[in-house]
Amino acid sequence: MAAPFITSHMSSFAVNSFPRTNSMAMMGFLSYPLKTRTAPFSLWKLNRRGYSSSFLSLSVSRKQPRKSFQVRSVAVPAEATAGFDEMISGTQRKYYMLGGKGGVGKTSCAASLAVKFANNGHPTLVVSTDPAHSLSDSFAQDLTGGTLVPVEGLDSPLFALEINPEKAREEFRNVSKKNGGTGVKDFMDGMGLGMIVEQLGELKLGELLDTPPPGLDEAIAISKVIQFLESPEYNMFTRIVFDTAPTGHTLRLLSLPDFLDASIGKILKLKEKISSATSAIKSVFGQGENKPDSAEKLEKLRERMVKVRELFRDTDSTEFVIVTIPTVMAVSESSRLRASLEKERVPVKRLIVNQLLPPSTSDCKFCAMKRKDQMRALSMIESDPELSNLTLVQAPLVDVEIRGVPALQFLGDIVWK
Ligand SMILES: Nc1ncnc2c1ncn2[C@@H]1O[C@H](COP(=O)(O)OP(=O)(O)OP(=O)(O)O)[C@@H](O)[C@H]1O
Repeated sequence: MAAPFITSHMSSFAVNSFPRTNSMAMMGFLSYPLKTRTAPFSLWKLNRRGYSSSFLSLSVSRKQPRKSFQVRSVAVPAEATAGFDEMISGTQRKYYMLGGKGGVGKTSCAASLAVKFANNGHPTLVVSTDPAHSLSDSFAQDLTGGTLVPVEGLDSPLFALEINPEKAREEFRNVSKKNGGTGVKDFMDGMGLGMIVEQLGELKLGELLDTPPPGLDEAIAISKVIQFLESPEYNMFTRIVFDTAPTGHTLRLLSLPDFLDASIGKILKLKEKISSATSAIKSVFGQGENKPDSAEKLEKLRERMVKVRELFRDTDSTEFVIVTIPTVMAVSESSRLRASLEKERVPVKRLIVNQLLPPSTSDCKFCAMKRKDQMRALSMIESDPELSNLTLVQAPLVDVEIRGVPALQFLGDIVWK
């Protein structure tokens, strides 16, 4: 029986007797022998979920009768839902990190996921590690301040936290100034990083923070992760969603525990060498016992870093969800991101392709071109060795601004199924 297709194309070409194919959208290239030009058209079939996933390419010649199309199957991104049932199963804590290129919709997807977790009974925390936060904008609520803030407009517990490196730096500087440097340790202790201060010893940290070293933002974000792991304040949360910074920043964050672990290892070795050399000297000069040194504390810091690193790599509790848009540039960056995450052994299962043009019966020229580009990007994903094995979740470009809890609920119901 003929399936009802919605056609959108540059010519008024109608296809009514195409064989029924399950929930697919199709993209074809209509060859015009007369003008030897290829005109794109898309055939979208609405299904119960709204629209599409797979597509085919049609070769149609004017000389051929309409019903004898050659249908060539090309890139067919596997239809998939996000598998939300699996995401909510279990009461043990799970961490979801959403990341990707700037502006692709990381915050919208992260916030909508957090809302959906909360609505499904999980006490949830959504955390932004992006120094250029947009969680406040997304929830239409002031979440700045670097502390846990309850999100309004939901019946279930959802809290948000924008990690505020600028504020942290400011506090750091003030404490440092007030206490002539001694309060710095208390501040860093509060973040679980007191050992770093001890190791930096006489360095003037206040001055150091005026020109913050690369990686400080990430160090602050890591210290928060340590708090999530250790502090009773965070015990209640069974889902923690991270809205991460654009790719480069996030990769530095994920590789920091390894880097610190290695650095601490080097410091410890050096300390060992120095202390055995000094104890040899002391024994020659007949001096007493070694003062207790900070090696033990350093070892503790190292253990914490190992814990954070293990957390980032734990397939049972952590998942990095890549968010992208259907453009060649964004897909290329997503592919590189996946490769880097693989190198860091961070689990990735899902790829969200956001802002796909919804089906339309009458594409304008601009939309037709845009749709063609998007289809090209989708087929790129399908043939990309880094991305093709991920669960592809399609999210349409919606015609409302995604701002505030009701809008996030709306997006969440489309994306997280
Ligand atoms: N599916 C969508 N349909 C319509 N608008 C969208 C969609 N997804 C995101 N947007 C809009 O795109 C803009 C950028 O989205 P968002 O802030 O979520 O991206 P981001 O990747 O977090 O950005 P940044 O890298 O700047 O933090 C916002 O105005 C958002 O409302």
